[in-house]
Amino acid sequence: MAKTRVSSLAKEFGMTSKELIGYLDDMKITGKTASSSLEDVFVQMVRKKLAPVLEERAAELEEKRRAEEEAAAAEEAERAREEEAERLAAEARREEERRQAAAAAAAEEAARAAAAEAARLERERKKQEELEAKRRAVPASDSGSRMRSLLDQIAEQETVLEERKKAEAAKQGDEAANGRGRRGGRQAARRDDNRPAPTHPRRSSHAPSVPAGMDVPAPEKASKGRKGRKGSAQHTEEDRYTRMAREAEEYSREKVLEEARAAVEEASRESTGRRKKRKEKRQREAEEKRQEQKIEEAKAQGISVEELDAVRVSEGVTVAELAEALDVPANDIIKRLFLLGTPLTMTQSMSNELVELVADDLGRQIKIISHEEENSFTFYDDPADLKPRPPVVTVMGHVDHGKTSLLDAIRHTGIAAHEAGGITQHIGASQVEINGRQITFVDTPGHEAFTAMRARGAKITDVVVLVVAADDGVMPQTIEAINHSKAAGVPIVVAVNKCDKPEANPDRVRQELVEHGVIPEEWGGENMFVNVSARSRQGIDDLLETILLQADVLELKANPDTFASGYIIEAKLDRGRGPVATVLVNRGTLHVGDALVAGTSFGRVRAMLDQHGNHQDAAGPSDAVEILGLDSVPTAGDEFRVFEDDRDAKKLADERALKARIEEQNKVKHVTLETLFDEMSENELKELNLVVKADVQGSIEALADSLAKMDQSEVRINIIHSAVGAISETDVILAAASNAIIVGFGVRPQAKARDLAERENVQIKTYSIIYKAIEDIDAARIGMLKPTEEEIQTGIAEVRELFRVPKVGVVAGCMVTEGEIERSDKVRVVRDGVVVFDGVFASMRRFKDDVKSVKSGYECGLGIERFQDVHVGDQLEAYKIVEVARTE
Ligand SMILES: Nc1nc2c(ncn2[C@@H]2O[C@H](COP(=O)(O)OP(=O)(O)OP(=O)(O)O)[C@@H](O)[C@H]2O)c(=O)[nH]1
Repeated sequence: MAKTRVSSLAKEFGMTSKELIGYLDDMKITGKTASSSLEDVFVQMVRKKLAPVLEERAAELEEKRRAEEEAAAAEEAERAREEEAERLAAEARREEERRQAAAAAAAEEAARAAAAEAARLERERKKQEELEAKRRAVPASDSGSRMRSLLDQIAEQETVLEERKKAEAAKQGDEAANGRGRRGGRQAARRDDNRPAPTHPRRSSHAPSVPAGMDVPAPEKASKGRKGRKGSAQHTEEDRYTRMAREAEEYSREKVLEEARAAVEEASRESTGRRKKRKEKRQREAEEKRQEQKIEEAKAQGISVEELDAVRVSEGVTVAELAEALDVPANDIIKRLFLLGTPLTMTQSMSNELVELVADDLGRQIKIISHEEENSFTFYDDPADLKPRPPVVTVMGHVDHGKTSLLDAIRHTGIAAHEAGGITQHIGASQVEINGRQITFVDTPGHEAFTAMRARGAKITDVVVLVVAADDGVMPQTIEAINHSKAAGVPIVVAVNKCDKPEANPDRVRQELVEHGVIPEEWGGENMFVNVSARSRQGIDDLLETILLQADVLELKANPDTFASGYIIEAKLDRGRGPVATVLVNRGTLHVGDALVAGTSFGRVRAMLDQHGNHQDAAGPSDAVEILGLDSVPTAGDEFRVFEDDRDAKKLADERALKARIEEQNKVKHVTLETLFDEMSENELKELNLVVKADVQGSIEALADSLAKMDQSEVRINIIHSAVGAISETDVILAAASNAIIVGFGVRPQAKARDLAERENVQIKTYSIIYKAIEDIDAARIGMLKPTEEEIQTGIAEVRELFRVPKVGVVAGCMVTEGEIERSDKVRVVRDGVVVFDGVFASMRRFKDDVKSVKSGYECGLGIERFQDVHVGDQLEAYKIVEVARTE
């Protein structure tokens, strides 16, 4: 019986021996190992028993094998795919390389063409430029023409390109006609159409040469479809050259355009740059000119440029005004004032010192303009209009060295020829003639007047004659005079006086003066010296000639053919003539009838007189004349100016008067605030404020002196304002504002002022003698004012005509303008605000009948006792004296 080994059977079943032994164990065939043999019966039994297991196992195995096969197949497929992809990629790479090489070649060719084109253009441009340069004579027009030429170039290039384009289009057209297909032709045409929109050559080269099978662009697809491979390749080649040509053209066109644009830009930048530079230059020059003008201006004003730049404020500026001028908050200034120990409110005015301190504190330059400076004018004359003018001379020197005597001697010499015996009036200046030339002397009787005028900014003196007595030598006032002259920049001519005296030592005077910087010409200095004697009139002519010599050096000039301007040398209120002023003309010509303004005074020149009292019609540069016709008395040193239109003159005078009034009021406020403090601390101290107006300055001084001597322990007496002139509205406003009484000496209130005083309840007390005023004030002060006499005005008559009645004298034909005048009334003759006469009526008539009274609106004839000098225009004020009881 045949036997089969376990291991062989296991192998047959596709299982391990151990596995089979397990199955054998299950079939109770035990004791078997892998090398044991099995009888056939057992083998068959096993075969039978294990058949399902073996079948299952076989299926599994089959499945596995199939899966493995499939995996292998898939793997193989994948590998094949990869290989294919790799192949394709390599192919694509190769194609890309080919494409890039072609593009590079195209670009290279385009660049070469562009460079050639650019070179040609450059040559042309240079040629053009040369031509242009030749054409241009003036380089200033350069930028414009260069731009034009560049634009011309562009236009020319455009034409060239256009022509080429046309040629290419024609070529394309031919190609189309040669059977290349309408579509290609259309495309070429379309490309032509699109040409103006520039395309960068590199960007445009990517499409056409991609091989078949790839993402092929339309044109090639189309051609490929029609012509086959060979045709297609040929077409691609042709396309490439066309494209290259087009690209080159576009490139060069782009480049030309770019270059042209850049050139245009450059040109315009250049021209803008030039323009900018020119503008800068102009600005620089203008600035330099401004600076020069400033320096000139500063020189003319005798100040530094910094001062000229400084913020300008008026004297007596208020805190608020200063804040505004400096453009800082007012609180800032108040704070600083507080720190300075002088607290002030917004509306209070500040002293010059405080203004300077505050400005300095704020790090600001400030210039305080004095009232006089504010009232000055500036003029400009064309040098062509200037004509020589006589010199204006001021005589200065120590007291008693002979100034007055010298001026007298000079006047005598100067007028001797044609004015012998003429009465010389004192008008503050005198003109003399020597060798047919004029010299004007300003009779300032001391340094004060000279310096006061200078302080006002009045530049009136061309030459100073320094009088030094040969027997006395240099004295303190001599040195003062030297300093003043030097400060004013006025040359000094030295008159060594009293040379007639035996003890005279002119050389010693020279030596002494050298020590003070006044060096004789003969010693190498700049000052001319003349030995004179005012007493013996020796050397006077020599002195005058020397003055003229000095004047020649100065080359004094002025424009005589314009409206006059100059300075007030002296002014007074003249009984009978009203305000009288001596003016020194320094520019233009003054005529009778001219409307002028001096300070706050305004008027038309009614009459013009020279120093001999002769009427003049005109006064030119360096002439000094007395003028009548002003409405008030100006101040010596005031600048005057003639206006073409008297309305302008009036307006300016009014503005100034208003400003002065406001300043005066501000001052009063200031004072009042201070006194308020005093009153509080000094136990109700009472004040008496006075506004004093007088016909002469002397009266004001006399009153002030007398008041100062008064016991003021109970009532403090303040003269808050004093001036020469009639009582004006301004005075009343001032008095009302400061609760003051107006005291007038020899002056009367103007009609408007009287009305205003009545409305404002301001008392106006007028006196003709000072002691009466003192008496009244003194009595009021100690409360001893007795029932007093008071004046009541009854009426006013205006003189219209004058009649000379034999034996009776002058009778004034009048019109009563106010109230009712009685024959028994007292009468005051008032001329230009000044009381000319005070007395009683001698007669009162209406149409030959004597009458007792005349009412307002009626004419009458009035005679005044012991007064014949009535003028047409005078006012006759009628009044009564009544006794009035004191009310307190
Ligand atoms: N011997 C002599 N005496 C003279 C001469 N000039 C002036 N005097 C006298 O000197 C004195 C003063 O002369 P003034 O002309 O008044 O001198 P002043 O400088 O004007 O004097 P003040 O106005 O006071 O400053 C007078 O007594 C003159 O007579 C002169 O040339 N010779």
